[in-house]
Amino acid sequence: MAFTQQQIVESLAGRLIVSVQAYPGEPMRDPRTMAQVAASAARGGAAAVRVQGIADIHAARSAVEVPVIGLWKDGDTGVYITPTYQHAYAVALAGAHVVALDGTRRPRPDGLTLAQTIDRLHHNTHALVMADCGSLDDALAASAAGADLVGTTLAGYTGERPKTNGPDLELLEAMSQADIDVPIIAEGRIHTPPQASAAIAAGAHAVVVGTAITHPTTITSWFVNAVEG
Ligand SMILES: CC(=O)N[C@H](C=O)[C@@H](O)[C@H](O)[C@H](O)COP(=O)(O)O
Repeated sequence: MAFTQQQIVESLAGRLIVSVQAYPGEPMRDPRTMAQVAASAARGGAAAVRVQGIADIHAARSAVEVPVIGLWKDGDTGVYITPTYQHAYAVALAGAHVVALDGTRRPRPDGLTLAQTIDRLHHNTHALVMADCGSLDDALAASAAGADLVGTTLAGYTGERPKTNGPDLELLEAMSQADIDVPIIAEGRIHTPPQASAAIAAGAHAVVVGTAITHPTTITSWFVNAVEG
């Protein structure tokens, strides 16, 4: 499905996005499985899906009619979410309507600035850019660098913010009161419907939920801990 950039942003207003990811070595790490989970989320009312890896992005594009936010994780420390321009370009070529990438102020492995990365993507593709941020300063810098959306994805994972139990609502409120003129996406540790609605109340344009909907291993462990103590 083709969308204009404006249609994508408007379609996300006040809506839920579901992140569909399986980690290396996990039983569900298979593009067909991920596409089926993405389609199930779309049936449940997800306004968009967020999908990791080139093969999963391809598979999700043909499985759902909602916008696909794509990313490519390379490693799991430092700058690992779509870390370079080449990763970002490949994500866009795979069909992602929105390219999610590391939107922190940390140096990028290819030596480009965030602004250069975003400029090149905008010049060479039609994709929107979602900057995954870890702090208010990241979000301010990312919106100034040309990001189309800024997310709280990396709050609690870069050392600038505490790893809150649940979403970092304080950061979300600070971002929505700051001079950021692009939509703010709440993402990270949103585990319950009340937390999702609290994120909207704190100023989020849309809310991303991953683990609590699509990661059965973690969800099972929550129940195991409750039952077994
Ligand atoms: C920090 C990082 O690498 N976050 C990743 C970004 O794509 C994913 O592992 C998360 O599952 C996603 O952000 C959704 O968050 P949660 O699973 O907490 O609902």
